[in-house]
Amino acid sequence: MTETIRFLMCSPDHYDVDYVINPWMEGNIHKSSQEKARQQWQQLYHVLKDRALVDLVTPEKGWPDMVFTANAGLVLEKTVVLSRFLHKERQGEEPYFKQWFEDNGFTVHELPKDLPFEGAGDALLDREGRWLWAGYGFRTELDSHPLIAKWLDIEVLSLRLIDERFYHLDTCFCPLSGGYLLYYPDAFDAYSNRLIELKIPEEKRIIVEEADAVNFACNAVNIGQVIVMNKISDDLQHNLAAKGFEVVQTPLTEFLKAGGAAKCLTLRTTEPLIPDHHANVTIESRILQLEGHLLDAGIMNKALDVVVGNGGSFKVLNFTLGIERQSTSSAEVRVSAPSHEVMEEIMVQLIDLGAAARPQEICDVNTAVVAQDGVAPDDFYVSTIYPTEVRVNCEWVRVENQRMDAAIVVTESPEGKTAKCTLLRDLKAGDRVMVGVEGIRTIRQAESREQRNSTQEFTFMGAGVSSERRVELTVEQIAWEMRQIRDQGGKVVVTAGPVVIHTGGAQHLSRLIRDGYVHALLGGNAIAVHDMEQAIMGTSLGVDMQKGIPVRGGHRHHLKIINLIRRHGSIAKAVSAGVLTKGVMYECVKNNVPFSLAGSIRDDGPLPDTEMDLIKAQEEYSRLIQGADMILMLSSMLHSIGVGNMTPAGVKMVCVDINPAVVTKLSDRGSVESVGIVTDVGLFLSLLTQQLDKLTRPLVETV
Ligand SMILES: NC(=O)c1ccc[n+]([C@@H]2O[C@H](COP(=O)([O-])OP(=O)(O)OC[C@H]3O[C@@H](n4cnc5c(N)ncnc54)[C@H](O)[C@@H]3O)[C@@H](O)[C@H]2O)c1
Ligand SMILES: NC(=[NH2+])NCCC[C@H](N)C(=O)O
Repeated sequence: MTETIRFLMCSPDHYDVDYVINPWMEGNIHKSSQEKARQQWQQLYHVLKDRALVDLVTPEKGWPDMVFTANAGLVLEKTVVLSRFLHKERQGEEPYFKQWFEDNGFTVHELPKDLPFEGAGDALLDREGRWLWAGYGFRTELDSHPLIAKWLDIEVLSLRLIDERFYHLDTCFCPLSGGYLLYYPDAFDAYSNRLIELKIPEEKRIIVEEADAVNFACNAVNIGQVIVMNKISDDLQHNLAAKGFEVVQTPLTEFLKAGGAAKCLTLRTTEPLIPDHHANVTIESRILQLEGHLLDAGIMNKALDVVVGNGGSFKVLNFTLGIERQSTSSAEVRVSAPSHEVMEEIMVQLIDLGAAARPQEICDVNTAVVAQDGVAPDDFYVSTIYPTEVRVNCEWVRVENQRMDAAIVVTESPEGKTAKCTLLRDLKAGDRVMVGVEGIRTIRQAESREQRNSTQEFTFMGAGVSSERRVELTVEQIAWEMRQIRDQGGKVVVTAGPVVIHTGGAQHLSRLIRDGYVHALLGGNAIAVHDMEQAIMGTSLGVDMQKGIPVRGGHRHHLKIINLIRRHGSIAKAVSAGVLTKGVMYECVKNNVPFSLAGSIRDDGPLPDTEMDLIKAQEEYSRLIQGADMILMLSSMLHSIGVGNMTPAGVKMVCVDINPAVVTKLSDRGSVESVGIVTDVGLFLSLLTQQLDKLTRPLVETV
């Protein structure tokens, strides 16, 4: 018997499955046999008594899970952090365990009332005493870890549990002597698995398969080279034997019905401590502010989901609810994350939802100086489409040239402070670029309930389940807005692919240009080539547009057209020469609508107007979309995505494509202004011109 090792157990006098607080208890209410449970517990008790000292705490009536003493608290030398149970079903155990610890000379620390921590069920010491592994995700809150680190003066490594069957750390993780670790990796998120792999060398990691894990193989008691557990496979037994461990199996089926086994039924009260240990915890916390229609726009839900979904934890410190329909709410939330890396990931997503640190806490943004032209510092902040402000010298400064995927360059001079979205290639050595996520906020437009409802309608259509009538309704609305934009001197930009021409849309798009609804056209080589092929030869990609059948030798038509335009030097010159007399490109030239054709690797020719220098083409696109009120994206994934990347939030984007995935990708920008329509682009354009005709028709027709 090893005198120095002691365990605390609690006899199962009042044990039963009385309620359901974990998945194992489901369907097992009152299904465990009292008699069998007693026998199994006694057998475990004797196995342990042969190898260590076992103390007993008096079982209390009405607290059936008290038998699981692992959840009494976490002990290190003579200090205990008492459990704060998450579920009320177990909270009544706390005073009894507290009494026992005090009676036995332990110093007891108690966590705040609303900070759950379930003791040694969720906190396991490395068997060499080097650090504490602490679980969170189901029963224990991440925010309890820093307090535990402080009280026990030990390094805490936080692990996030993600499989509810393994709701306590000790159900899937068991540190063993000699630096070994028995564990079930799938119970943890990727970050935690990385942390485990960083700390435990591969030859010391003993991976448990699911079949053993669900038999609670990891819920084992380790005393020196002995491991006491419920029941395991021969493979795992051989594996453990090969590492020098003796496995003692003792049946615990009746306790499995409540979600526990050997380890849960014991609490080691003599935990070793290495002499020069120190509190160390990588958990970071920040206080953030959120404002807007937090409840009815679902922002609060989304924000809290972002925190938890990425492995963080939160506490809502303040919430002021906007009482009127149009008034906004505000909240202050403390966010915690197990590491700086996870915090940054959470912050980037929260910033997109409009969250910001309390201004009084930040005076300056974090910037780093660009060392090499065209290369940003490593952790530069990547901009989004949303209007953004950065804190420079205690003041919020609005970022100019808002677009996604850029760096933010900050300047301060006697003339004032500026912040500007700048593409990587435009960065100059010496520029000050925003790094990290401190002092950045995005301004999310406070959507009204009406706007949100209409977005949902569009999204519904975007999902490809829309009826014809629904498409018509959307087109009606788009026509109405185009009409308004035109009348108010606004700007509509169209991006279009060659499918517009193949589907018979050329005549309609030509009409829109002629009637002043389009103020810039963006596309590639193909739309122009096929439009002019149709205008001059009556075919699009060799298909007769009247009869819908391929024309003999038609596949050469587009090359003849490219050749013809090349001979004239440009599309405009071909128009002047009277060679091109109709179609989309003709209307652009005639109506002074600027167009930009961006080259691609697929291009034949290309046309003299096609810009094959991609950087120049991007600049041209970006110039043409400046000041746009609406962008109509018509069946070109390549050009539409390119344009989407440079467009800030606030510009209405209408994406029309036959493929729902393309529509979703383009219209799912998290902003109200995007509309996705899954339909044939030719049909869409035809409906759109019909609608515009209706809107311009005199109210009373003359007979
Ligand atoms: N001969 C040429 O020079 C030539 C020919 C073809 C393409 N290209 C170039 O290749 C690049 C990519 O071309 P792209 O924009 O055509 O291709 P893309 O794949 O980027 O986009 C085509 C889109 O049209 C959608 N679509 C197909 N049928 C549709 C319909 N009936 N209604 C609505 N949407 C429909 C598709 O789902 C797809 O998203 C462009 O730069 C283009 O100029 C050049
Ligand atoms: N350390 C443990 N895993 N204990 C098991 C506790 C089982 C108990 N029914 C609960 O859900 O709380």
